[in-house]
Amino acid sequence: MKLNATILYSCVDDEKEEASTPPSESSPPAPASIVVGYAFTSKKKKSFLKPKFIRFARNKGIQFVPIDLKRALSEQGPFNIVLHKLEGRDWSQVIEDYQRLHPEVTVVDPPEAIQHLRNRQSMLEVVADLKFPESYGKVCTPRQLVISKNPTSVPDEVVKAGLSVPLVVKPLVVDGSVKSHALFLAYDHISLSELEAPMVLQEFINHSGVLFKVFIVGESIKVVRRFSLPDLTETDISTNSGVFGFPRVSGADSSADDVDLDPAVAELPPQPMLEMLAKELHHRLGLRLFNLDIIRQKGTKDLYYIIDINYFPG
Ligand SMILES: Nc1ncnc2c1ncn2[C@@H]1O[C@H](COP(=O)(O)OP(=O)(O)OP(=O)(O)O)[C@@H](O)[C@H]1O
Ligand SMILES: O=P(O)(O)O[C@H]1[C@H](OP(=O)(O)O)[C@@H](OP(=O)(O)O)[C@@H](O)[C@@H](O)[C@@H]1OP(=O)(O)O
Ligand SMILES: [Mg+2]
Ligand SMILES: [Mg+2]
Repeated sequence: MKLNATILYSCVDDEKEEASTPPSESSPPAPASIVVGYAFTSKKKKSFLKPKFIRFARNKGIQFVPIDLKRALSEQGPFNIVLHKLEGRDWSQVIEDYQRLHPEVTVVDPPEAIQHLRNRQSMLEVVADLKFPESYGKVCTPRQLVISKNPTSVPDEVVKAGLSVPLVVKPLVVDGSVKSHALFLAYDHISLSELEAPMVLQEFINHSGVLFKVFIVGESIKVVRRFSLPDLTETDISTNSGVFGFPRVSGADSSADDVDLDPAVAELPPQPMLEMLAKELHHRLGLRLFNLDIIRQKGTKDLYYIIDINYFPG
């Protein structure tokens, strides 16, 4: 089954509505031509299955049915599509067994492919291998070093890897937990020993404080602007020391789409480049629902970095 741009739907006004609308799963079932069984964390259920979206889908003949995790999946349904965002090996096994038994059901997406994005090293490796014409703009990933064990030797490893501060420090594993989104900025090598491995140390790229979120559904694309970390000046770098945790930035509440920005900063990455990225990564990752976080290096017109890839984002 082909996923298309119909799903690239906006729920901008849902917060208000959510408070006054009863959960739609308790509404009487409507005749549906497509039944989507879903298994989400409670966080995902809240952010994705908003009443307005459920109504929108129902009007298109699409019904969302919760999967009961306590019962065998094969005894539930029948489903046309299974949509899932849950952690753990047991769940992956359930999905793989189900797909084997029910090849007629579209499972979005295969656990093995999702696993690729649960590690900040493997998620960017696939980008590093991409080759396409530079006329589209140059796309790279920031240089980064993986620290897998506890890190007394980090300062040496950083020097050996040719990395220099400031560095963005990110937990290696991305498992949906708050901890996996706890990021730090490190202004000196020595303080890096205080942080908890496994982690990646990534070069900081000045990008004028704006990030492009490229949402990919199959081969459809939607790109939005979000505020991001501000540029670091030479003075910041020479006067600061230590490591600083920074709060979640570039979330859904940080839209920079309707803001008066310098046009050179606001300009979206070229559409042919995004189309090529979406197509290539969709195939290489074997995933249909993901997003790329892309920044453009400050002062350049076409030097882009992919800094993060998220499975089944908001
Ligand atoms: N290499 C970098 N250079 C400059 N800024 C960066 C870099 N990496 C991350 N950032 C900033 O930190 C923010 C969070 O980084 P990242 O997207 O990797 O974290 P995350 O926890 O995976 O976030 P998400 O909520 O998108 O999953 C980015 O939105 C950007 O503002
Ligand atoms: O909850 P939101 O709608 O903010 O979605 C966020 C999503 O959380 P959810 O999948 O649990 O909902 C996050 O997933 P985990 O890494 O934590 O698994 C990650 O993909 C963020 O980039 C998404 O934020 P976005 O930047 O796309 O808005
Ligand atoms: Mg991100
Ligand atoms: Mg992420």
